[in-house]
Amino acid sequence: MKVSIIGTTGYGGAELLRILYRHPEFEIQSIHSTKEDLPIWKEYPHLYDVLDEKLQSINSEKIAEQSDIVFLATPSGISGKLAADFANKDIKVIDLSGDLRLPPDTYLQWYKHEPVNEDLTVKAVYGLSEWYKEEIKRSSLIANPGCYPTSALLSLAPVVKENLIDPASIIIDAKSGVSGAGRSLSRNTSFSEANENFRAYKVNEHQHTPEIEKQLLLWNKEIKPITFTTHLLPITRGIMTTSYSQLLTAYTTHQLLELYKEIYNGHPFVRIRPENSFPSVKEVAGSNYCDIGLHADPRTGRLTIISVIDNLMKGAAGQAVQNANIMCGFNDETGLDFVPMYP
Ligand SMILES: NC(=O)C1=CN([C@@H]2O[C@H](COP(=O)(O)OP(=O)(O)OC[C@H]3O[C@@H](n4cnc5c(N)ncnc54)[C@H](OP(=O)(O)O)[C@@H]3O)[C@@H](O)[C@H]2O)C=CC1
Ligand SMILES: CC(=O)N[C@@H](CCC(=O)OP(=O)(O)O)C(=O)O
Repeated sequence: MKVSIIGTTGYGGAELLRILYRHPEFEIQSIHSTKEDLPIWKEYPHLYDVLDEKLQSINSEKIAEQSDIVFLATPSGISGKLAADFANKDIKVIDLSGDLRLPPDTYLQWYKHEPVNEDLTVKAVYGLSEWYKEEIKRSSLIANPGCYPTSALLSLAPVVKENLIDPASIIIDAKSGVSGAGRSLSRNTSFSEANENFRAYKVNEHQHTPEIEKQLLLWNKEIKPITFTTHLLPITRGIMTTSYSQLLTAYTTHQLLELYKEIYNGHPFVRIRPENSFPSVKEVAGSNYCDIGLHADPRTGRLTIISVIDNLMKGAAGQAVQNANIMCGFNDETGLDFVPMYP
């Protein structure tokens, strides 16, 4: 099957190239950004002598004629317009941005951009692969989840769905590497500001808050607003989310781990760690894994869940390709069976 990427010069686009270059079922048909006629290796010299493709201008008619799938690895505000352009064309669309994940009024409130037409957000399936597989299979338009929501939702889903925690007690403390902010220059992500530093940002204002709450509420209508704090880690890749919640019954760590293992059985990208093993970001780097470790504290009755992903893989390009696999009837793992890079 033929695939195109728009936003190829960004970090999400580059990660899509890395995966799709070796994918046994997908062939890269064309790559696009606002730059034209430039060999991709000039933007990314690590691709020298690997990929000769040149960047092309964005012509949705032509892309839809030539490709079966288009990945939109473009900023929010741009992606939505591109998704609208492709809406009535014969091509599957997977959008990595936040533009299709929220209802228009919520989007405007948190993203402060003009929302897309509601028809599009209603049509788009939320691409949290492990939880919406049947819907993804039937869809031609995917709202790929945000990086933080992927990590938070995969780790909270079992206890929220099974109603095991106080629905008003969820606190999510999240940390991301700098590549999460994309390739554009900004003061907070510059070397001198980020290196050997650790800061909280967008406190109580992060645009992924309503995305997480929306999904938690779909799973359990009693869920109350969450506290969600994001931090910038002085590393390149990786997200760790630590969630705290109050258990409704005195479940043991062992009982909860058994539940998680049962729920994620058959989902190879979610690895539930054994008792007393807590994942670190490096243990999933370069892979599509989400690793989860948890502990129920008998002293406080609180549950601590630690979840890690690579923001560019399970948090973006990896999950996007997993969704493309599902849409095309391939095994989830096709072209994604990377072992993490360690150390
Ligand atoms: N980085 C991450 O970890 C994650 C990112 N995402 C989302 O994925 C998307 C891509 O992120 P990321 O790769 O980090 O971002 P980057 O800033 O690294 O890349 C953005 C890309 O969009 C292109 N672009 C910018 N403006 C336009 C335009 N007007 N028309 C067409 N293309 C344009 C840029 O290309 P050029 O300048 O050459 O035109 C570039 O290729 C974003 O929506 C982001 O929120 C989601 C999950 C995780
Ligand atoms: C480290 C860092 O800055 N990360 C970005 C992730 C943005 C993102 O993924 O954008 P969407 O809203 O389109 O999903 C942030 O926190 O805003």
